[in-house]
Amino acid sequence: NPETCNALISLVNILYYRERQNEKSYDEMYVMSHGTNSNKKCRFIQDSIEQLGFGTICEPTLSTSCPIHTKEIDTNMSNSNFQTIHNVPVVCHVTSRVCNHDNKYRTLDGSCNNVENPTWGRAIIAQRRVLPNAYDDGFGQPRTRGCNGPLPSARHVSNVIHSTDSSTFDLEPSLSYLFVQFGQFLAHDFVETKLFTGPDGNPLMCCDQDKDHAQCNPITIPQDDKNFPPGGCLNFARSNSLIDCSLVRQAINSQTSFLDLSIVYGPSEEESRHLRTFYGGKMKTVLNKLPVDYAENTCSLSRPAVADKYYCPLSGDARSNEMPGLTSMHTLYVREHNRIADGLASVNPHLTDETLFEEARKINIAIWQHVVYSEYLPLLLSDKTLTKYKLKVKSTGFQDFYDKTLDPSVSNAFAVAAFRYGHTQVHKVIGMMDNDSKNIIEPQPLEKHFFEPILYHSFNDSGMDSMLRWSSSERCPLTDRKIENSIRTKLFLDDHMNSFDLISINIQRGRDHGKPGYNAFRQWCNLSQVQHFTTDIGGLVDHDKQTADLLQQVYACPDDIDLFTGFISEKRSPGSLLGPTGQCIIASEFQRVRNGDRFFYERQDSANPSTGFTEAQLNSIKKSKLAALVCRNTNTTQIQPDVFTVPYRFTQTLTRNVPKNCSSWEDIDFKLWKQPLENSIRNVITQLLG
Ligand code: HEM
Ligand SMILES: [Ca+2]
Repeated sequence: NPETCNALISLVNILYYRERQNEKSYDEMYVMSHGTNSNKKCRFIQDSIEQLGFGTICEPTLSTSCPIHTKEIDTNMSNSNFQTIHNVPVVCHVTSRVCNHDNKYRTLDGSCNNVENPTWGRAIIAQRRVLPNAYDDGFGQPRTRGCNGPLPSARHVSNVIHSTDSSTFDLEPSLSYLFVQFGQFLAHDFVETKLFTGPDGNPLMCCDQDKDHAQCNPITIPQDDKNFPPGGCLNFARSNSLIDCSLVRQAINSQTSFLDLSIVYGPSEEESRHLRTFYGGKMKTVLNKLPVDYAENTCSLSRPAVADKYYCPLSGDARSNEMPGLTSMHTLYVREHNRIADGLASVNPHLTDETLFEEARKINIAIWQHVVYSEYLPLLLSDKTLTKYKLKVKSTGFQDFYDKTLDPSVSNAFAVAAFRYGHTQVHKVIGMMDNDSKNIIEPQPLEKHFFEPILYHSFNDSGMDSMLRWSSSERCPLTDRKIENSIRTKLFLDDHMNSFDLISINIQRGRDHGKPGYNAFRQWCNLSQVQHFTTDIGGLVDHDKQTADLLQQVYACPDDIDLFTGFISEKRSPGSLLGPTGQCIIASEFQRVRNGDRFFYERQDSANPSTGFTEAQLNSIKKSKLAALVCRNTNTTQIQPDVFTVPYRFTQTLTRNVPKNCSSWEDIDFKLWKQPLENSIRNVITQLLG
């Protein structure tokens, strides 16, 4: 009876609403003193801070009963609600919402994934350290000291080790540019480190009016620089951070560490609300593209004619307009979500918006995780590494590595260095291709398209389809120490010809986070220590002679080598794009984010089976490839099965990876998700009675 059915649906909605209201009141993080020992702790903190010359943190009247501050942390964390040291909030202990562990679905902010440690992996917590910090003062001052005086300027390192002559720029033999675009999107799902801003929320101008700001750490331009004013200064604001119970500064991750498409759905209830239609479980779109960002100007649309016609697209991540290829990746996953929601609704017309949304989200995340582990990782890491870290996906059936003692929160070393490896694969151009493999436009310089969604909006709103096709058929730059000028000298080039160098930012960011150098991480990876700059035993055994000489030219001793520079300049290990240090940090992070994820798609959780899939559903999900996603969500008619390698015409092996007609891909079998109507009604009644 449709009337009864509708009445029940309304009641369920009310229940959901109540549940969410309850949760929300707990969804706060608190600055707290520590348990029974709070007095001692408080005195310790106060004394240490006074010794550091920062003034008093515990108010004198409260020093006998340490103050418990219960102010909510806002996403910028730069407000004045906290006890702060130079604007950095002191966050001793983070509490989470009260978790409902029977919940079938992940929370949006990632909390409650781990039953005993609900904050692990969630958004807005500190990035994890695998090694003690290497701050100059042991607490928070950037690493600037080397073994024999100051470390070299990050820009100097970038110039000597990472510059390239564009005319001889090498390409990967078969890796496609979609691998790079996907890699950036994947990186963002792990981590977002926001920067300190001025009181008005504007970026700090560390080479101008804000040069004395405590959160500035500008980069010195060497005297022989060919691109930036010699002896000048490159802007660099320190990362949004907190100060933990041991008084150590820790960078904050504003996304969830889980591979949960938090960049698509938004890393909080609040952000996700702006992205949903609340109808049919669907996400908002405009002409099948991302919806309009009314709130802030997250893109530039600098050309007046363009500004009238187009808009800045909105996603679950503030960085999605950084380049149109990235915006396209976001759109691909929003389209896939809506397609799944429609597919589910077609077999379950009685389901509410909320259930359709969560079920579609769950399937979308599962497909995403499957593509990451079955298509992306095997091209990045060698077979030996995949086996050592047990990272291989089974082609069918369950696999369970869950370990509740593992904290899946992203590590500093991965975020600030290792997974920035993708910067070496960034191209100097971006192009568009039609269905007959012909370029629609001449490939354009990348620097003209930072924060400009013109290509995305162009060609009758099919710009993204053409960009994805171009990316999957174009080879990407070689994974090595040399970086294209589009990001090494022309990053975010503006009309006044101001720009940045992403590589010196990477190096400076590592120092800003007090991350130890390359040698310390070699030790962590059980690799030999580098004691001299030759490539002989006891030296730079994983580098070639030319690179070792350049490293010696820049650094006073091997311990000074920055992690990014050290690992990206290693020789590749057989079967991998990276050398041993990069592989070690990246493999252990992918292992951790899988083994520490209670909702990982391959799992069968006997304690709570509804968090996973039935075997038939899982096998249907495992048939998905990224090629199929491109096919079913764009106007593409044919594409090669492995979209991360270019089609045969480049590799010249005519039998491999030949483009296939899009109709040959099997879709998810939605019938496997059909819920008997009686069951749904029984559930509602049980809930009402319960
Ligand atoms: C057009 C291409 C790309 C551009 C313009 C770009 C630009 C940037 C910028 C400006 C940052 C922030 C730097 C800072 O202030 O510390 C960043 C961070 C990062 N990038 Fe890229 N990137 C690109 C591609 C990639 C790729 C392909 C990967 C990996 C495969 C990657 C991985 C990362 C990671 C892990 C971070 C740290 C994120 C965070 O903690 O916020 N990027 N990138
Ligand atoms: Ca995430």
